[in-house]
Amino acid sequence: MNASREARLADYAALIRKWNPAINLVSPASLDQLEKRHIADSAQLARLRPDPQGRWLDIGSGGGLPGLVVAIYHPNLPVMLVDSDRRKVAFLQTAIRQLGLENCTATAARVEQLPAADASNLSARALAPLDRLMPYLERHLAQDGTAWLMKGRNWQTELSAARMSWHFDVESHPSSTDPEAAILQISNIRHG
Ligand SMILES: C[S@@+](CC[C@H](N)C(=O)[O-])C[C@H]1O[C@@H](n2cnc3c(N)ncnc32)[C@H](O)[C@@H]1O
Repeated sequence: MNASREARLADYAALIRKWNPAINLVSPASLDQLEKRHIADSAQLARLRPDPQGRWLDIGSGGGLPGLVVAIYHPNLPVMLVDSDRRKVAFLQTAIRQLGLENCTATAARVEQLPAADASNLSARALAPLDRLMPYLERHLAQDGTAWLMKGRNWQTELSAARMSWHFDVESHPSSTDPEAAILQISNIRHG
């Protein structure tokens, strides 16, 4: 692994551990598995999209998963993190500054109120069921953009529900951190 990437990932993990007792960035029960579960989970996007172009938008970023990890893997890629919780955004802004991630910004906003982002890539993890995410994708993705949605074990049910109202192309990638979870790669979204 690239040395500055490795150092930044270690510094990021240390910052989450420091702030977590105050603002619950990840569930306390999963803090022991921060690297193996949360960070490795997020790093899968760097493998699935090894050479992203344009702007990357991460919605409901929380402690920066997966968006801040994407920004660490791609230090020349513009990455926008958005979360409605101001305390989490204060954490993200501190992490961005301390890790020296000049490519990354964090904004406190509800995604519904964000101006259309024209993003080439959009990610979300543990934010909302797929049918509630679809309007955000429609609004914030560029016409040829791709969404990367990190979904839990219910992903097939969520997919069927979203298909009742939306048309889109989808590819499901099994998650390497949980064989029953999936990363949904979604593009070409049209209202049904
Ligand atoms: C369950 S947490 C997941 C955080 C992170 N993505 C992760 O995987 O650890 C959901 C996050 O979405 C944020 N959120 C919820 N509704 C939102 C909205 N409408 N707009 C922006 N952020 C929202 C919450 O503040 C919270 O930080």
